[in-house]
Amino acid sequence: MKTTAADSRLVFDTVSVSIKNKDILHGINGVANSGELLAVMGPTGSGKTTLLNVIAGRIPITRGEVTLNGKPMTKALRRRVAYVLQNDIFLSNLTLYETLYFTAMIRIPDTVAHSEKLARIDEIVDALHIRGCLNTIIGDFMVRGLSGGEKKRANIACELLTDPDIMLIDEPTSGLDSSTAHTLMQQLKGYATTYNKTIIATIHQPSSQIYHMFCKLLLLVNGHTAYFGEADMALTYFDNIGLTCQPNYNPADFLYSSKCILDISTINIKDADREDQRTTRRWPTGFWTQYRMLTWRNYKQSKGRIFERYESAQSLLMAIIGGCMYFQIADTLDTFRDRMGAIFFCVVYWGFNMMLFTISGFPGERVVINKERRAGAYRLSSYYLAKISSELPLLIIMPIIFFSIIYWMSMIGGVSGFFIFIGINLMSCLLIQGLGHIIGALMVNIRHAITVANTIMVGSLVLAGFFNTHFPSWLFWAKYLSLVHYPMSAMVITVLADTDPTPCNQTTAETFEICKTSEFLTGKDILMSVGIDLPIHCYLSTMAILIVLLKIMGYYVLKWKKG
Ligand SMILES: Nc1ncnc2c1ncn2[C@@H]1O[C@H](COP(=O)(O)OP(=O)(O)OP(=O)(O)O)[C@@H](O)[C@H]1O
Repeated sequence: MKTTAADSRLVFDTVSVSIKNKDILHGINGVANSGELLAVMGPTGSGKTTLLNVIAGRIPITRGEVTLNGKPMTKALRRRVAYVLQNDIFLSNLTLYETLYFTAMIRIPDTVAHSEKLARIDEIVDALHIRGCLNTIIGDFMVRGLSGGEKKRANIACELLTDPDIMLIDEPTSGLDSSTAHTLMQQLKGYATTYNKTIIATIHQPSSQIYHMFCKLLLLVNGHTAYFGEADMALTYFDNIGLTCQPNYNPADFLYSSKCILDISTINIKDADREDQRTTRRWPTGFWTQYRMLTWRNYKQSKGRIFERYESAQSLLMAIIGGCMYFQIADTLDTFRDRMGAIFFCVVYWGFNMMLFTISGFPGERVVINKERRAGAYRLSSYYLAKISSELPLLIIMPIIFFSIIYWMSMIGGVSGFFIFIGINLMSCLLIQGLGHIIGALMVNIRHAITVANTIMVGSLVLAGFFNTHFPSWLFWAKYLSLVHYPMSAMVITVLADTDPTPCNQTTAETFEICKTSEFLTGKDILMSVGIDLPIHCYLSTMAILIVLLKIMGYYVLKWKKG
């Protein structure tokens, strides 16, 4: 269950922040003790979120410092801090329960028993009154899911699960009706006092009932401290400087309406009470727990996208159309163009599909991953490995169905060639997926990412050299830059290499150079004529190396582009 936190004292001492030459915070002072609810109030744009970001270590401080029990806030100390952002960031396809389950399993340390983790979910679900929507998906702008208020509580529930000692909450009551807002603040206050936790919440114009729950108040105006101290004493303070709140008037409304001229409070910060004895591990859970839970969640999140009804129907339709177009091709050399056409169709259709699928998965995921990684929830390596492996079975099922339909309808390589055909096509999918991961991770703007991906794909088709009888000799190397060249070459070799030679006078062979000097045309002659001049193992091993290299590069790109 939840632990009672040791006494702590979080101090922000003359904190100033400038971003892009704009001064946002000007020497803010404040203290938040354990067991207290500190409210940060102020008009919009006064710097409330910036202050939370500073405490959470998300933006650098220009001057001043933030300390916990007298020690500067290091990365390790920040692991005791949970930050509930103003925006509710989740993976949309998971239900609320799945989201909480994932968070509990991955962020509550491995030392806590599974049953206790489940009990903690139960307890928080009841405390935040979200049991009724546990099986509702989170949803997004396309698919309706949790309401705004439910999402807000889900967001807080996820952070509460980790049993943090200090909670920073940006606008916990925004979007909630007054009764839900009141209950939520009551629960947060109860959490702080019962478990000796520290809560710092920014809040816009609270009701007077909520206002009286605050232990301390920090009032910001244009990035300056207008008041810091006991919330109950704020009105007395303003009364003393000639700004009097009328009886029965909501103190929060008064504070916003009164001209709280900059008056920087001087706070007497006492020495830190007690040394922090708590050990802070780098990650709450081990690699395998992270890998297992991330694989599970990623599977849940991507399943809907991979087996999307329209896209699956499109793939089946395309496979049948392709199968009809290349139906039962004879195993002779004069059909080589048809067989190359069928192979080309498979490689290109799944090349584009795989690329778009991989890239389009990033925008929704990126913000969630960044949020969780900032909170120190898991290693990048476990996330990346989980992403690759969880998508794998899902990514190959539809392509295998597609390739099987085409193969058996067209019979381009005989019965024995089926598994080789499927294998090479799947390698091609993996190759493109690897590149898609890199582009998706590199480019935040989805339109830019799609443009780059299309350029690479179309460039690969042109450079592959299969549809060009006068390929410039000085550009002979360009085909090796084409992603399409490798799988197509390998497949064309498997379907043509062993075909019986055919007399030159029985085919469209007159177009082949060899027929001017020879009576027979062989599969090898055809391969050479389309630029396939290496043995099959060269193409296959190059693809295998590229797949591994692209996966490794994808990891480093993600690492480099974090945040
Ligand atoms: N990265 C940034 N670059 C430039 N200005 C910024 C940046 N971040 C914040 N600001 C500015 O700093 C000021 C304070 O912003 P902040 O988001 O902290 O205000 P806030 O009090 O939380 O506002 P709200 O109540 O509307 O959420 C605003 O004027 C904002 O435009």
